[in-house]
Amino acid sequence: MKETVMIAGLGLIGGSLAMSIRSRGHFHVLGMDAQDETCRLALEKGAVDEICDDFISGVQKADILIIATPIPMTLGYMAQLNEVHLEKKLLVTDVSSVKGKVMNQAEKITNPAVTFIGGHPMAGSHKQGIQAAKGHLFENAIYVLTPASTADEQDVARIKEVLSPAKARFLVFTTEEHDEMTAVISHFPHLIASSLVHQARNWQKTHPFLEDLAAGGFRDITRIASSNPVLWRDIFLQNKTVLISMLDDWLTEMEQVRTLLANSDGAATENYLLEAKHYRDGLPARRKGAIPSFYDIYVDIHDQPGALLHVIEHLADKDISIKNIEILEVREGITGVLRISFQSSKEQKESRRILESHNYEVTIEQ
Ligand SMILES: NC(=O)c1ccc[n+]([C@@H]2O[C@H](COP(=O)([O-])OP(=O)(O)OC[C@H]3O[C@@H](n4cnc5c(N)ncnc54)[C@H](O)[C@@H]3O)[C@@H](O)[C@H]2O)c1
Ligand SMILES: O=C(O)C(=O)C[C@]1(C(=O)O)C=C[C@@H](O)C=C1
Repeated sequence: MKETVMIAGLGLIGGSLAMSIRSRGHFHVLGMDAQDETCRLALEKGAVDEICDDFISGVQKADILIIATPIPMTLGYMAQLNEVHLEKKLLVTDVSSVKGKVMNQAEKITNPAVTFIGGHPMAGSHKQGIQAAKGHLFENAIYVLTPASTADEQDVARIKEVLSPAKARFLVFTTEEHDEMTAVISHFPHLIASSLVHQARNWQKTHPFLEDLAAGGFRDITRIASSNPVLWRDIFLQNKTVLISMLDDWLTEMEQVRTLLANSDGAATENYLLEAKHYRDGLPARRKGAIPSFYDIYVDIHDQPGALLHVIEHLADKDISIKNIEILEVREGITGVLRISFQSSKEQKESRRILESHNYEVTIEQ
């Protein structure tokens, strides 16, 4: 008989994990969610085999529990694990973006049947809910594990095995390491993105054409400001100590940049930008995670009916398989830039050659 994985919270993250685990077929996937409509959709999409009536009755049937709810609810469910009588061992993980309070709560679990290993799949979206869930969401992404003090190496190996259909790359960190690093590469950038949008909104009052000028750069850097505000409120509050300290450092740095500009110090300004460029260019661009990417080409197309279709036809004619295609929101209504992603560098280069032979302007980012 198959073992049972229970997933509490079937939104973007829980739904995506459910889809990938169920597709492997090794486990019976039991789900629950506070929203009846989400449960209905999870069954309809084939993300789960079955919906359970409530948290406790589901947990009593489960061998593995994945808690994928907003962080305050995750803490509440973890507390309930002490009140439930379990007849078999239960390996528990979560998906929370901040680990401090979660791991604190994990150390308060006294139920001898329960072992807890914190989890954080480092991929997501600015969209939310089961509607946005995809079985391949975590492919090639980093998946951080933070084992509680009672978890041993075998437990870590087992949770990796259960989560392996997600095709992520696992890294084990302490809670502190996790919360500091995610503050730097995820939480603080989000805060800055939202602040840039506020700044534009204020200027809009006196510059009504401003929103028409909001092109590539602004849209790229602020995409994440369109994310779920409730989720990000929780993340900011859960990681506030690290974020406040980073804000202090950032304000000091901005003071220094302000001085460079006030003094018209061209050399130091260029150096500031150059150092940032070097570090940014050196980031591992072929991996998903902080900077998601396959092998991409950028194609300039004119905003005419059929323009997109022609590009796809040229590639399909030569049997090139496209992994993803996206129209970047730049210069809307004039020309469009297509980002086309491929699985391999060979397909990337071959596609450039084919499209250039049809007079398209094609760029590969180095
Ligand atoms: N969105 C991301 O990019 C991302 C990435 C990695 C991790 N996370 C973490 O994943 C968790 C879930 O975020 P999400 O993006 O999937 O959000 P989501 O809103 O898409 O999904 C959350 C789901 O939890 C359900 N829910 C809420 N309260 C519940 C309760 N008491 N019992 C059962 N279900 C309940 C909601 O109905 C919803 O379906 C958060 O803890 C977040 O920190 C998010
Ligand atoms: O791609 C996005 O939209 C995300 O915001 C994903 C992202 C990130 O910052 O990288 C956001 C929060 C999660 O905890 C993990 C991943």
